[in-house]
Amino acid sequence: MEPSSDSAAPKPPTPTTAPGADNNGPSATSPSSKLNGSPDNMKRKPEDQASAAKDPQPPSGPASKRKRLQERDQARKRGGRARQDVFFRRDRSRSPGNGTPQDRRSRSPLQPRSPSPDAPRQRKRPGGGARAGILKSQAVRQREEERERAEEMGAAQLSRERGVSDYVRQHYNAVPERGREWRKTESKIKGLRSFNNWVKSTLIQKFSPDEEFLARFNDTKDWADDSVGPPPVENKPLIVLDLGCGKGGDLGKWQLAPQAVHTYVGLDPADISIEQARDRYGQMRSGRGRGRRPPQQLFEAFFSTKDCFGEWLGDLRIIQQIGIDGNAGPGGSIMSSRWGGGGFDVVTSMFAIHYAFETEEKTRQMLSNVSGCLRKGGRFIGVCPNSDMITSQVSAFHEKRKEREAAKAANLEAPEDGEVEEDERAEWGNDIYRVRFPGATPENGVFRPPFGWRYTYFMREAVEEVPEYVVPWEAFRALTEDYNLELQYRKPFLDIWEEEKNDRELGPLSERMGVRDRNTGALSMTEEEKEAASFYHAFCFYKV
Ligand SMILES: C[S@@+](CC[C@H](N)C(=O)[O-])C[C@H]1O[C@@H](n2cnc3c(N)ncnc32)[C@H](O)[C@@H]1O
Repeated sequence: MEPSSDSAAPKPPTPTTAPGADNNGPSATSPSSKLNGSPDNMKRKPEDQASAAKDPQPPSGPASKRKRLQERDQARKRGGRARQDVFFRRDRSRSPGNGTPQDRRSRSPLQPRSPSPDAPRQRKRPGGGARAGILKSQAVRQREEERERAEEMGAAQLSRERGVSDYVRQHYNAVPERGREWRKTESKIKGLRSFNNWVKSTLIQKFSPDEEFLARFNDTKDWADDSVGPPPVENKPLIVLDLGCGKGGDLGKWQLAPQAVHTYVGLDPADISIEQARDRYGQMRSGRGRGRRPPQQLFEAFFSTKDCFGEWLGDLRIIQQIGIDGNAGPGGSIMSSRWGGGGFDVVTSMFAIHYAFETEEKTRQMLSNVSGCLRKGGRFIGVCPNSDMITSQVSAFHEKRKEREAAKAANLEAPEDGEVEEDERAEWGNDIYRVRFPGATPENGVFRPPFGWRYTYFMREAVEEVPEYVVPWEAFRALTEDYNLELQYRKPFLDIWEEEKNDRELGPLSERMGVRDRNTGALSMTEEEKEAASFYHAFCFYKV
């Protein structure tokens, strides 16, 4: 987890419009009217939620080249069938969490064993046939009992999983929103908060722009100059999906993205956090937030309560409208991998994907959601605990444990009366953060199979012993290949600092965000905060 705060405030915008956010998105005027470029140049245009609720049709805006080609191809194949078919086809899912309520309904209870009084009397037939019948019915009963036992065990597992998810949701709902001023001045971990935010901004700055934008601006970096405003290429703004958006702490960072954002969709299972994210967006909209672009250029935002790792996202209207490919993942169709499926340019998940690693099913569901939502060439960016760090801590713990045991054995020390041998568990940390494994851990620190390795995480002021799961990096990377996601970048937090601190834009940004001491140029973090920061790494995958 991560303690969050706002990013730097380059220029407060002038309030010119004041539409608030409604339940599922802004009640503002048409999204396209807020853009720099002509609305006709828009690649995709999600409908506004209210009208979408009335009208189940696919988005009516101009389709992307990819989508147009896909539709043309479909139309050719079917002799010009309606476009709606294409839309619904794309929305189909093979995902494990996509069962309809009917699919998930438990099977009907067993038939009563004794026949009803109305049933015709069965003839008694002693001998082979009857015995075979009895044996058969015993076998059937046994199979049914086995099935019932399996169902019960499945239900118990489900309830354990639900227990953890509910706990996590309640925890994040209960974290107070203390305001920017407090986070910047009073917080005991303000250095770490600012640093984490700078890393997230760095990822957004480096990897959110698309190839075309980078090709045009890579050499000049004109876009980074606050005074000149957004460049003309913004007639192709980004569509962004944030999985585990929390209280909307990254909205300001997205407003500062080099390539403007057109639509931001924030999802999180914590309903109170989602309310707070909506409020935050409402403040930005009314001009009380901060950002390089004035509020009339603020992106459209939609927020929804959603478990993004346990459930398929294709049942959310806004996701359907922007585009999700139900065929992404292992065995997906050639068409799907060719045209890339989804409608989002960027999927981001900051400090959240470790919750998916509870089970393989959830991890795969998360990856189907990510890959299904991304267009070809889209980016999946995020930060999470670094399993290399966990591996080295766990193996160091076992080394020390073995040394102690060897010393004990050498001294032939028998436990004294009343002395209890402690069941040792791996744990480490300092005053501001702590990781504790409640169960046994692998001696070499290599987590196999890669799912379900639970630990609890404590972070001062932010997280109270919340259950999280190890994300064994190599296993994760191997799995992403099944979903057409190709690793482009992976770096531990402190290495990102070393690499980017003198960058023309990211260096000064770190000063504005209070990450670097303006006089000495050193990181404004205590040693303990640095240690806590080193628990994380950042990544970027491309959808290929
Ligand atoms: C440490 S917070 C990070 C919030 C935000 N991304 C940020 O960086 O400030 C972790 C977030 O993950 C969310 N989360 C936990 N389980 C999730 C799930 N199954 N799907 C989506 N988000 C989840 C939590 O509710 C919480 O908001």
